[in-house]
Amino acid sequence: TGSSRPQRMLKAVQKNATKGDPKSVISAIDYYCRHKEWAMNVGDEKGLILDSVLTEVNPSTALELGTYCGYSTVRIARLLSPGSKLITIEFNPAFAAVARQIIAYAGLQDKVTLVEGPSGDLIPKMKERFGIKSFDFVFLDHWKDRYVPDTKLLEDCGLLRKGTVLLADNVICPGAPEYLKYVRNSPRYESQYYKSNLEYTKVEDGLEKSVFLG
Ligand SMILES: O=C(NCCCCCn1ccc2cnccc21)c1cc(-c2ccc(F)cc2)cc(O)c1O
Ligand SMILES: [Mg+2]
Repeated sequence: TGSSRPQRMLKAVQKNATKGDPKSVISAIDYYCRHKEWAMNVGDEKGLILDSVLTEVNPSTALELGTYCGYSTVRIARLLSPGSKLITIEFNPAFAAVARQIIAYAGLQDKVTLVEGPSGDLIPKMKERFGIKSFDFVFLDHWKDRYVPDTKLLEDCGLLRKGTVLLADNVICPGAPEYLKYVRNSPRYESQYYKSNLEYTKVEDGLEKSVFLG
C-alpha cells in the first residue's frame, strides 16, 4: 500500500522546512496543501485569525480538539509563553503518529501533550490526569457534531472559567449550525464571527470566538 496524505505532508515538511523552525514548518505545509494536495488544516488565512486571538488571550493552558497532522498545534504552541501548555486530542492513531513527528520537527514537543482518544472520554479526565484547573483557551476543530456536547462537557467538568475563550473552526464549511445556535443564544457566552475562507480555497468559512462568562 502506498503512503497516506498525512505521510506525504510529513515528507514535505522534512524536505522543505528547517528543523526547530515552526514558521518554516507552517509554510511548508501551507505550500504543499495549496499547490500539491489539499488537506483539512486550518490553513494560512484562518491561521492569521487564530494567531491574533491567541496573542490577545496569551493562554497558560490551552486545549485543542482535533490535532490532525499538527498544523494548528504548531501554530498555537509557537505563540505560547514559556511554561504554558497545550493539550491536543486526536482520535485517529495514524494522524496522531504524523502529528507527533511534525510537532517534534518544529521543536515544540515540550509545550505540547498529544493525547489519543475520543474527546468525550478524555475531557472528564483532564483534571486528574494533567492537573488542569481550567483552560484559558480551547480550539475546536474535530467532529463538527461534537462541538456542542463537548462544550457542555467542558462546562460541566468545571474546565471553563470566566473569560475562557473558545475558538471554533469550520462553523460555515462543513458547518456547525447547532454550535452557532448554542453559543449565540446562550447568556453564558459572548460570541463573535470571523468571516474567512475554507483552507486553501475561495469557499466561505469562518471561525466563531466565544468568551465564557461564567
Ligand atoms: O472534518 C473536519 N475535521 C475533523 C476531522 C475528524 C476529527 C476526529 N477527531 C479528532 C479528535 C477527536 C476527538 N474525539 C472525537 C473525534 C475526534 C474538517 C473537514 C473539513 C472539510 C472537509 C471536506 C470539505 F469538502 C470541506 C471541508 C475542513 C476542516 O477544517 C475540518 O476540520
Ligand atoms: Mg478544521
